[in-house]
Amino acid sequence: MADYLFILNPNSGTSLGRNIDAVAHAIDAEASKNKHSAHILFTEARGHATELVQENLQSGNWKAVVAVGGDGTVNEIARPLVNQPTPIGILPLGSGNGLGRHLGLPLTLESSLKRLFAGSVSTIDSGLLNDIPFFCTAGMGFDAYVGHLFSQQTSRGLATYVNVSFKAYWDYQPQSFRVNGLETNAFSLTFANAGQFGNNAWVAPHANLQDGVLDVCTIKPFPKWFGTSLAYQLFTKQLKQSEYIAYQSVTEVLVETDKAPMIHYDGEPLQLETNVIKVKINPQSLNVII
Ligand SMILES: Nc1ncnc2c1ncn2[C@@H]1O[C@H](COP(=O)(O)OP(=O)(O)OP(=O)(O)O)[C@@H](O)[C@H]1O
Repeated sequence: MADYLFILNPNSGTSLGRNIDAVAHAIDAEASKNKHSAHILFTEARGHATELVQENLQSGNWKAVVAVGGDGTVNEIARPLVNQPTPIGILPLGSGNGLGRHLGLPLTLESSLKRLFAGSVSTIDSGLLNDIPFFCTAGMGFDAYVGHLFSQQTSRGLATYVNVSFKAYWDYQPQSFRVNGLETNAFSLTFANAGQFGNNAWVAPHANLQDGVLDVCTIKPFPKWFGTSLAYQLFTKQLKQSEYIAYQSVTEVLVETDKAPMIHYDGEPLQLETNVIKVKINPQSLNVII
């Protein structure tokens, strides 16, 4: 009986899909080197990873369920593991890998496998946007818009992200939100459990996965010509110094919008059907191997 369950998303990142046999072989080899065995399953569509966890969680005494892919895959696999003893392991082989990067996990297959079998279990917070769990970041505004455009592309990876973000930037207009009743005009509104969106875009460099709070990051409207400076601050962990950012630590926040907004959870876009959004922390709710 295998003792690690691996779930691989062939659609994650730029090369996973082309190399699934080699990846599966490397997983098996590293598991047996560590006197473990691996059961490897492959996702077939959006949402399938959650079903695979639900179908297999009780049938094995798994040491971990391991997400092989990006933040979207981590999200789908982590959902059924919330408030359960079984930890999630992460081989961050997606495009942005925000949670894996925040946790300091290696980003190559070989190194992340070694780290997995040598790692220890830590318990982190997760977030809830209405009833949608998230583990890295969720948000509205520009990041949700980019997530939506990214999901429509035929290619993934950093280059596609940069391309999509750059094109989206020029015609995007800030939106108005009521945050805990306060009228707020914002370029984006992010709820950060971890500190970055992925690709080292550090929206909340101070965010801590174990502090029992979410950081609400409001990027205020700014002149278009200032975008390059803001991007530089984002990627160098210096956004906190900007006059265009405001942070608030919360356990819960209520956001209202004029019409139901597009949101993202861990980079996955979703058009909501309500304009009332309650975001809250679920403290110490997910075991993770780091
Ligand atoms: N077999 C599949 N075919 C198509 N899409 C899939 C399949 N399995 C999962 N998906 C979807 O692929 C999407 C992308 O997955 P994921 O987020 O892991 O990769 P990524 O976007 O490249 O990485 P990141 O989120 O870190 O930027 C998710 O929406 C997921 O539900």
